[in-house]
Amino acid sequence: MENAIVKVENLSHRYASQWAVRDINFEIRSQGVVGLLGSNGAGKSTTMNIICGVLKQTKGEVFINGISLKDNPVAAKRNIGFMPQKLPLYQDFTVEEYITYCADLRMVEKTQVKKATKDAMERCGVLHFRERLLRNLSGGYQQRVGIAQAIVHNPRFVVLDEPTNGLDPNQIVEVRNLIKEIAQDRSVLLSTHILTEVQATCQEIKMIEEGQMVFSGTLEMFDNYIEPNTLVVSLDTPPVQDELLKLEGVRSIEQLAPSRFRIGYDGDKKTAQRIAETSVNSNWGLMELIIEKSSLDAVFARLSRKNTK
Ligand SMILES: Nc1ncnc2c1ncn2[C@@H]1O[C@H](COP(=O)(O)OP(=O)(O)OP(=O)(O)O)[C@@H](O)[C@H]1O
Repeated sequence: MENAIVKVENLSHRYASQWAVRDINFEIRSQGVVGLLGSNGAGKSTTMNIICGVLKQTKGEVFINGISLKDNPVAAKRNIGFMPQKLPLYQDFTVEEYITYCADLRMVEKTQVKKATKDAMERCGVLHFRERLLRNLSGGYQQRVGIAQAIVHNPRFVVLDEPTNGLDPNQIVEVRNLIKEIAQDRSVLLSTHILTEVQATCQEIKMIEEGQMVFSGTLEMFDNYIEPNTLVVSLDTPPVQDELLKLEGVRSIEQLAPSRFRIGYDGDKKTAQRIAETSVNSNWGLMELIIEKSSLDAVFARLSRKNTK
């Protein structure tokens, strides 16, 4: 992949007697949001912890911006920002004190700390709360501070672990917009269980099950993972159902309304075309033909089972 900021090669990790991650390979491009999906215990946190340099892998290599995390962890970590699921916020710090402290931890040059802190607070919309104690911020603003600490050293790659957990619907929209905004000039890896979150924010998806990669591709590819095999037609003057069933490739008919039908078919595009053509040629008054897609939940369920079969 051109412009890959993260390269993971043959990554495996074993806790005591159990392998949590087995031979994972992937790359992440240098811009946009990538969703990391998987069931509970699939190996997401293990993978993220290794990529962030918090956990040392049993086997394999991770390169951040071309730098080996194993051989050169300090240099590699300069390119990484991390917001863990449980924010390590010191509740008695003000927002500014906390972000300044994080800038120091991230080895921002002394002369640049003030500017970096202000920029991160501004970007994450917490500058007006700079003097407020963290304990007095709402959940949504605490998440913003969590994102600000992850970008204060201007890393090229940011990992966010379930960033909208516990937020109300308005806060969720705001934090998702912030994530998209910060991903305009860097890459963000987002771990989440919420599929609508993936739909709203991610361009790409990686899915792990039982420690192995079961899907890697665009949101559109994920969406189309299960071939459609039902379509809905509205016919102004429908024929008797047997006529529809006689069409080649048609397997079932379900009447949804007097002139609306769900047709189960063999998944072949030609069958859908044939239904449209026959409807027109036979004067059935075709008003609508929609090929039904599987929901993201159905795709997730199919991929989750893939590894356990
Ligand atoms: N410190 C540990 N010691 C032993 N086993 C562990 C440890 N941490 C995780 N595991 C096991 O490794 C596997 C992968 O766990 P991991 O936490 O990476 O999954 P996950 O996809 O992040 O799950 P969740 O969504 O529930 O956080 C699981 O079987 C888990 O029980």
